Amino acid sequence: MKETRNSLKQAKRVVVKVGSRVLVDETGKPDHDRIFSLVSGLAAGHSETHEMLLVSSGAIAAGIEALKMAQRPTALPDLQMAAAVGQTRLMNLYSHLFGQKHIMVGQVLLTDAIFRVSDGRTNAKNTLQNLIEHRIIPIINENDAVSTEEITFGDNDILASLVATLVNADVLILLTTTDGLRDGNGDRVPFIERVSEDILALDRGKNENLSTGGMKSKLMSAAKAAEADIPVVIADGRQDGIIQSILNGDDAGTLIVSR
Ligand SMILES: Nc1ncnc2c1ncn2[C@@H]1O[C@H](COP(=O)(O)OP(=O)(O)O)[C@@H](O)[C@H]1O
Ligand SMILES: N[C@@H](CCC(=O)OP(=O)(O)O)C(=O)O
Repeated sequence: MKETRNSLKQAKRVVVKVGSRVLVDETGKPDHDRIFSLVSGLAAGHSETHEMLLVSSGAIAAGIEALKMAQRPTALPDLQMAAAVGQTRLMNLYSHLFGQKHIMVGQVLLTDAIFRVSDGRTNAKNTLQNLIEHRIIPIINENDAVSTEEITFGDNDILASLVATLVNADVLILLTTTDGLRDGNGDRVPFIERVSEDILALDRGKNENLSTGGMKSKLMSAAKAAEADIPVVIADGRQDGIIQSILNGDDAGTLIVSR
């Protein structure tokens, strides 16, 4: 494990995915301090000549708050309305915070359909590559306002592994609300060599309604990335300095590799 942790220091291209609950506080309001802390981590990586890409959830959560909805709606048109409103708000915030650090960002909204056709994949890859070459940080989300797959079936964890594979990332970091996968005793699992059935069975589901997928979708995402030889770290997005800690090779979160 130590060897792979150390190899993360050399990672050039880094995809960071941030879950909804990392981005909002307990009342569902976008947590500006935490988002600032994440932006600082990404900006630091960027200035250390890593190529940083961000897959950010949180559009629906931000829209729910902006529209003063009492809870997450269940009807698809309402989820799409929340996503349309929330995505704009999130991007305004990101653009402002990265702008303070003199970094430009570019929004890339993807759908499952894009990944299913080779032209779609090529177009998305070229756009991401061009943004990276111009030192613009891509901020990626599913295009929830027009896509039904994620809201009803899928998840941004899977989108993150598709993006990581598309751009040949050197590492995928999944930032969530726990410091990695926990075993049956509640202890952190520091290292996984294969996402086996026994590992998947550790998933206890999700306990609230802002997020989708829970730990299982992160493990599935990691298994997908592992097929492309991309190591994955599941870690606590609420911990200041977590991105640097992972890129320093520290023993943080759960590291998943393929063998
Ligand atoms: N074995 C496990 N170890 C850690 N977390 C788990 C486990 N099983 C289920 N979970 C739940 O998964 C949640 C993370 O998934 P989710 O809420 O979908 O995150 P995100 O919004 O970051 O995508 C944790 O907060 C935890 O409640
Ligand atoms: N595209 C959705 C993300 C939904 C989702 O996968 O959320 P999460 O499980 O918190 O990563 C949004 O921006 O609200």
